[in-house]
Amino acid sequence: MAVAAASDRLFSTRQASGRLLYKLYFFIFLTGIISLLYFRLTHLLTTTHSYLWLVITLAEFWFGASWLFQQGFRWAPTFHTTYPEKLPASGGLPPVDVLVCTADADREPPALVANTLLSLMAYDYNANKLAYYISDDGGSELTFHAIYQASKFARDWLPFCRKYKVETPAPQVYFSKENAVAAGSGSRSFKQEYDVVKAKFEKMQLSIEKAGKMKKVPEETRREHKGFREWDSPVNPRNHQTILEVLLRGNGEDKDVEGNPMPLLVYVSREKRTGVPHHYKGGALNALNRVSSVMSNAPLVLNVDCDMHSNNSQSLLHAVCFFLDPKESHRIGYVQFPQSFGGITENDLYGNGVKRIYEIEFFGTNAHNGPMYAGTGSVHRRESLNGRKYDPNVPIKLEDKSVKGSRDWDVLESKAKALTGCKYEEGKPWGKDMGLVYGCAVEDVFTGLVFHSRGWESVFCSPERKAYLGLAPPNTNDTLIQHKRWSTGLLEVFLSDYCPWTHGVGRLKLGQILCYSFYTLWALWCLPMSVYGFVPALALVKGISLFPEVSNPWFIVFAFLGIASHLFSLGELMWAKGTMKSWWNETRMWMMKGTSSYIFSVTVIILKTLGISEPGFEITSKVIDEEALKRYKREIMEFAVPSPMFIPPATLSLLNAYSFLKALVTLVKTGLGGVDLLLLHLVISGYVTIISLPLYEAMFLRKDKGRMPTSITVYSVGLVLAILFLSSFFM
Ligand SMILES: O=c1ccn([C@@H]2O[C@H](COP(=O)(O)OP(=O)(O)O[C@H]3O[C@H](CO)[C@@H](O)[C@H](O)[C@H]3O)[C@@H](O)[C@H]2O)c(=O)[nH]1
Ligand SMILES: [Mn+2]
Repeated sequence: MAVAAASDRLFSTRQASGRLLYKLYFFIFLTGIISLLYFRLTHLLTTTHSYLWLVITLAEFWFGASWLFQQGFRWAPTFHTTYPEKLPASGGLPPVDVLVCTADADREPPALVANTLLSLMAYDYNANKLAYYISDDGGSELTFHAIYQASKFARDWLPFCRKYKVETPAPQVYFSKENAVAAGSGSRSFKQEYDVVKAKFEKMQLSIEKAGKMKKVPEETRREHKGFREWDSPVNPRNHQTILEVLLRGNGEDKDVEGNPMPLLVYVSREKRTGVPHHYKGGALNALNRVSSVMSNAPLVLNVDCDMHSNNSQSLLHAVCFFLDPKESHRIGYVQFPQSFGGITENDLYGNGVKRIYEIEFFGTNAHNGPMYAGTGSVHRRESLNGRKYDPNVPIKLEDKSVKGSRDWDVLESKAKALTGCKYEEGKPWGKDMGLVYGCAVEDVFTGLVFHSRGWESVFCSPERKAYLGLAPPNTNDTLIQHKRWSTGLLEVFLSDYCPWTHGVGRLKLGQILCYSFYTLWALWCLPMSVYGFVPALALVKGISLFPEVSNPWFIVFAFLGIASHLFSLGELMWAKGTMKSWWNETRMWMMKGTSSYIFSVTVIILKTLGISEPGFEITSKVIDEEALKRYKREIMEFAVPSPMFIPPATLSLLNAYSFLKALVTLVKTGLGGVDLLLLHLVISGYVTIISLPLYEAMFLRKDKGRMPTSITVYSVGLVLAILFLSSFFM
């Protein structure tokens, strides 16, 4: 093989500077952890409360282990830069099939789906090389209607975007009140066109909104497209025939208002039958994969969730740089863009901006075979998606085997329909050796791990202008439920045949194993977090010390680890342009997830192992009422629903407040002598108490609808009393 000249390269790679300093910090911190465990173990038998001591030691051991896993992200942050200007002209670019998923017209408003679709259709790319497939697991006429309306509006929207290089290419954002810049500037002809396109957009929005309110599509619209006839009799989302409609014919057959070709657009709602497993999103994507293989069969496949619109019309070009690179492209299975979110408040109340993952950690994965597959904003090579293993001896090029020539769309529709039957996959390798892998609530990370185990590399591509902006859960309950799904799914990955500790050895790099260990064992945080939340507080109530006194030299080790880890995580988030308060909020949510989502997910996994129940996919709601939105914008935590997820964190916060205040009162009465013995207990309980202030407010002070439901407060107070009572038997 000829060696590629540096000037031909389409991307370059560099590592972060200052790594020597980081390594120094690493060794000091590691020494700290080892010393702490040494202290714990050597004092285990001499302390009066050995079993409490042991429990705390195990918790600290797991904190230490998690820190070690995190080194996979921290050791060598690695950045890629792409050179799209060096790409061949648009005729030479590879075709791309874009797969979009939606599942529930109530939780995922049709207008949102239309907006996402339009933003993706506006890519700066040769329209003849693009094909769009949307999977609707809700089988909803309202969603179909919205997509139909979008296909009509696209005839104006796409040429407008192309002509004026529109960014953000999502019409809902571009025409929003907040985006006054767009309307205010530009030539007269621009303003004229802007007004025309905006009016058409508003008309489309109105028709989608109206249909949504009436729960019905007007008859005159229904007559415009044969697809609506599928809903002549009601469609049950869990039991229906395949619905598959070509809305825009590609291949230059449908044209926009300026006479340019439009990309192909196909609506698919795969067949569902009661009792036949459909494998949620993984099943939906595999069905789209097959449909696309007969209709366009592009060598690259981008998949995006319906709640994540494109924010950068250039992102496909960035992704293609990796697949066309003359030197390293043959190893790359997929390109992952970060998940970024719109509408996150300044201090990211629920930590859902996930900056730490996508602005810090994922760069670290670039050093060892690349990031996990995050389920949205990822461009896959069709071949790796379809199960091909990477073979270093057969470097493959991106081959264009796409469908060419004129097409009979009716024939293609029926051909594709045959591939979406609910029993089609029976006895076939789909879900195991082909496509997205089934059997786990995070089909994305699982599938990525399987690809990595097959030898493929991935790359994390993070252009300056964010590639996608999504919707994050805007309340406590949805956040905790989402994290329950994630941590459950991740633990399923760890317990699967692809466990990074067994199957991964020899197939994955060490750093990669560390990264996968950190994520897949996320749920186990619940153990050390609950121990640290409950044990020191209970011990404090009894005046039992489980930490070295201040006058003991070992105290320094604890103080150092506690302070350094907090300062480090704060510094990191500030580096990612977070605020001090966002760090504080993130820490609070971390504690709440640790004692809620993760406990629930461990329980779910135990139930699954015992064969009692199977975890599903709880879709996060993408709608918010006006009152709640106001509170969200003011960064007031939303509880509102009597969710069992709130009980453990509420209990924990109350217990710590009680023990902290009780200890303070005792200290005042008996003098400060006790501080020497109990300082670390006071610090821990005080810390939990202060970080829980919004919870106390929600339980006892607030009157609004978002407050903590009284039933949860009552349960939690009851639990605190019970725990205090029970603890007196073993402390
Ligand atoms: O039966 C289903 C369930 C969900 N979805 C779609 O899956 C996507 C993700 O669902 P969402 O409720 O938005 O979950 P999130 O927690 O926001 O999703 C994150 O976590 C998922 C794994 O749990 C990944 O698949 C996603 O890409 C990732 O963004 C949405 O487009 C849904 O329409 C389906 O198509 N079919
Ligand atoms: Mn989502």
